[in-house]
Amino acid sequence: MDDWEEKDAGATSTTSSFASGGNSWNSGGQKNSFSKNDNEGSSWNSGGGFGERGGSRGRGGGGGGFSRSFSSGGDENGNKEDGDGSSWNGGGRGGFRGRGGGGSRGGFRDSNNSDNAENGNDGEFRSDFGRGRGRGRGGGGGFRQEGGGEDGFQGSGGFMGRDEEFVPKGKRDNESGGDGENAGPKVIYVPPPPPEGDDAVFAKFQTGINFDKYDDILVDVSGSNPPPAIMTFVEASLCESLSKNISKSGYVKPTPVQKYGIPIIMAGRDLMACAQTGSGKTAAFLLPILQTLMRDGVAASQFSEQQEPEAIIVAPTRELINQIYLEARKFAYGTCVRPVVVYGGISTGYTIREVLKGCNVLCGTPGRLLDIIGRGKVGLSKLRYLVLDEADRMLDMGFEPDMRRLVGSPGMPPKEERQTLMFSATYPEEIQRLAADFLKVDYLFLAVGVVGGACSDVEQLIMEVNQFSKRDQLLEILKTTGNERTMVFVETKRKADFIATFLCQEKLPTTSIHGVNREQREREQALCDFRTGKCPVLVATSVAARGLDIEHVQHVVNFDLPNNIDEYVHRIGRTGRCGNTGRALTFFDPEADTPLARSLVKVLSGAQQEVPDWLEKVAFGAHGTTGFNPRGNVFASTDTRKGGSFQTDKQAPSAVSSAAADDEEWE
Ligand SMILES: Nc1ncnc2c1ncn2[C@@H]1O[C@H](COP(=O)(O)OP(=O)(O)OP(=O)(O)O)[C@@H](O)[C@H]1O
Repeated sequence: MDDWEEKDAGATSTTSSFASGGNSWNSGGQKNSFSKNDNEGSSWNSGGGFGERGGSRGRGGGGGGFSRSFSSGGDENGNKEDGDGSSWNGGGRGGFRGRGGGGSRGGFRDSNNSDNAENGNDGEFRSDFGRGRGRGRGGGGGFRQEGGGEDGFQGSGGFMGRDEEFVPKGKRDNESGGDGENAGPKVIYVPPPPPEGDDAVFAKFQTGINFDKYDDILVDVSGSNPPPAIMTFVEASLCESLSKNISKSGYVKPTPVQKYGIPIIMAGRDLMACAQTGSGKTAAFLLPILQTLMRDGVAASQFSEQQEPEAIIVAPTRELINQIYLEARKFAYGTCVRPVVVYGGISTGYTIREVLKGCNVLCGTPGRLLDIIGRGKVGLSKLRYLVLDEADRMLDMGFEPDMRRLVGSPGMPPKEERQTLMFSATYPEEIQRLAADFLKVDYLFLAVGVVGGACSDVEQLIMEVNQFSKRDQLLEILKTTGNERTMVFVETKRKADFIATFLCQEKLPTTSIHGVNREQREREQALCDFRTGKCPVLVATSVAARGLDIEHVQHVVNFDLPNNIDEYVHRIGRTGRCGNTGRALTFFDPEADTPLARSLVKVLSGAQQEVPDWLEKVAFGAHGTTGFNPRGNVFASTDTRKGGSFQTDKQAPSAVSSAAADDEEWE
């Protein structure tokens, strides 16, 4: 019997939302728009800050920290040993526990053995801790969660520091095969079954007032002999079941990326497509793939010990790939085409059994995909489509090795014999060049609007706030927005927990999501609580920046700016989707964020947003004008093959890799 054949232990489903069940929130006053003047003249509030730079980072406080104690039961994945050899609780290299003061005195203690999805990171995390910065003692409180989970927060404070959680991404778990599944104890979590019944499967995202304005966006297709665009779904000559599912999904007419992308893919061409966030890229690749599979009458075989999917779709995070899977399942509903999803943090045994029930479209995060291919459960001889969603992310330093491993897997058809499709809202030039390695020479480049540009349906406001005032500013803002759904992006998982704790204490039901030390069921629960409005505020790290399509998100707050302008574009794209309008407010701390100023100005003006004078001064003042800009990023205006693209800021060679390295919690 294979290890995966073991029975799944009954997966518990611990509620892990931060919101206390009994909490009510202050829906507060009227719906105010954010005012960029709010902070003008505000004084420094060093007393109330997080101690990010110095401050309370040290040993003061005590008596708090983050302590969880889920019991995880057994371990049945049969994972390989991680070369790093670091398990969460071993403490051998100075982990949280050892240094952090055993949980109750601050720091982060986690007695949950089943969170191995993150263990590839943990080893690095701990060794970073092991540098003896005295963390773990800072602050006097924080978050404590015991199995039942409903109880939220205790304590008051205790945030560590900006630099303290740096995880070298290049060393992530790529070496061990991907998303950490090869490290640590086995995972037993089995996700809830996907929705059934028309209402749930075809739940619609209402298009907004600006949906028709998509038609005015300039579109550029470069490369030889592109097929003509379609203007309606009817022109795509889709088969009946697919057409029916499209209309049940509430799609009346295609968006530009669909008008151009669908015929390109149906003509058998490779494609690199760039279109703004929330403009329907997912359907642009799913519909033509599913149409071809349905037309050819493919049907999943339930009896084969090795499944041979016709399409593989890869995305960088578990939540995103699951969302893509649900979209694929929706469009394929009631047909013989069977999509399956595989990602880290859930039981491998369960995953394999799902795959072996039949698999035509395999959606996965890189680590799990490589794992399942490596186990021989998936063969590649019938593969016709390889899709990289968030392609620039999939090809940056963090994931590129996995992508090369994937295309080098035994049986993978060479690029000449498969169709490779790449989609994103951003494409730095060097990534475009790299992407060409995966594509046929005559691939088409589709640009809808400005490559790397922000969605113009998002009103962008930038507020100058020093780091010590951010928390109070955030509170003030959230109290005016009532229960409108808001995503707050922060830099580190520790800060995500801290801010969520703080907001809950202030009676704003808040949850948080990040990828480090978080069980998958907690991540899914957090998203569910946010989606349903149980917690209208979600504090997130970059793990939630890309692709997530959550209805009614009216606001994004960049509590911390990311270190890369593309990341900013993706983050603010969580609102203003599908023709709806949204608002994004960004705290700009001149001390930390000046290197991003020029790129920010460029993105704002590219999206016809007002650029504050002070930001322009910062951008083109002493700091911004001279050469090297490690945090700035490119946005290329065109297909790099044209050779004529311009750059807003010359990107330093290290920018992409540092972006990847800073990003602590991708799969
Ligand atoms: N033609 C259409 N008509 C109506 N709704 C659509 C249409 N195409 C897509 N949508 C909806 O618009 C929303 C955004 O689509 P999608 O998630 O594919 O955007 P995206 O371009 O991939 O965004 P991101 O860059 O953030 O990943 C989804 O809820 C999707 O169902």
